[in-house]
Amino acid sequence: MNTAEMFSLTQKMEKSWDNEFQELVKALPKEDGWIGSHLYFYQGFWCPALVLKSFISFQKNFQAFASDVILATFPKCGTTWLKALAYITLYRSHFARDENPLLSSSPHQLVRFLEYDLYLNNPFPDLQNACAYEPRLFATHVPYASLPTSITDSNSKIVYICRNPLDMFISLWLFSTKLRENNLRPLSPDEAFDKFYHGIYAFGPFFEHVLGYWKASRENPNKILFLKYEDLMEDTNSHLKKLSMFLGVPFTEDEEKQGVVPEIVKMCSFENLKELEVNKKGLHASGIPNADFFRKGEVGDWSNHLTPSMVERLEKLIQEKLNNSGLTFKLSSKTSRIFHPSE
Ligand SMILES: Nc1ncnc2c1ncn2[C@@H]1O[C@H](COP(=O)(O)OS(=O)(=O)O)[C@@H](OP(=O)(O)O)[C@H]1O
Repeated sequence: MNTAEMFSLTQKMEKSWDNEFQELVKALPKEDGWIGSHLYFYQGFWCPALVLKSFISFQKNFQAFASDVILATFPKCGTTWLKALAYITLYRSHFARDENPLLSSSPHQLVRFLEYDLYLNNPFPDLQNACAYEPRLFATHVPYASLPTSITDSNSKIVYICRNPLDMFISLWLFSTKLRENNLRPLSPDEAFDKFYHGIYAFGPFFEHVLGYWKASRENPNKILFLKYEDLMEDTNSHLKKLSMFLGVPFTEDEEKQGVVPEIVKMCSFENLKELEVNKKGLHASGIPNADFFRKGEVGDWSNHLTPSMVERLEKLIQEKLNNSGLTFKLSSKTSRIFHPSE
């Protein structure tokens, strides 16, 4: 086949995929999104219209390498933080300590999202050049059950982070309020709560997402490292060491003596990243200002926003959803209050 024939075949295939996609979208349950465009219910989760097509391309076309590392997260649960920590830890041998890439690039530029970035306008992106070093490191918000089988069936590693749903809800609500399209009336706290309660938000429902990765990590702890924002906040040093071991790049005795661990922790801290020029300006590939990924970075901020009845309803929901799963969440750092579903 010559180049012109190849080009024409590719165009035909793209057109047929476009038509197929339009037919699929027509048949999907649809809800208003929190920021502007719609959410479509597909494969058991609410997928933002912006990334539905790119998610499907990622799911169909991504070929994992056994050495790949995938950072999988629920939105607003610590993605930006995990990207910074994993990137610096995994690749630290490639750059001098005073030439840290976080000084010149946002964590989202360094570790690129598959559905929100690489596959956004391209069903076959150049993945090799998307990562500066080996092994490849990518990020996704896609639920475990919808990951490409080449990820779940290969030896590639997954690091997952989640967060207590009360803080996650507040983070999502304030983030969406900031970015909500000007022509739409603001989403009231009650409306947002109602949508949240019913699992209608990007990649929701939260509990199905979290439990999917939780169960998979318990079945295969060497493949999936399951982290929680609150634990990381409480003791970042020891979790960073755990992460480094999981990634196969443990800190050496020399590195420990030289204070490399607390140095990385400080570099990736909320206070440090938020103040870096690179994170105060510029836009992410999805159009979101880099600065909007940094708000307060605390555990327990929900107590400044939620009414007692909202808290009561969410606590009951957690109890119902996490019952017998073995998964618990800390709701506050001040009182060390831990929510056990059996309480
Ligand atoms: N370095 C660091 N350390 C601790 N916390 C951090 C850090 N960077 C971002 N954040 C806080 O994480 C919340 C954003 O979550 P995500 O990064 O998962 O957002 S996103 O899914 O990528 O949109 C959001 O939480 P809230 O402050 O509660 O809204 C961010 O402020």
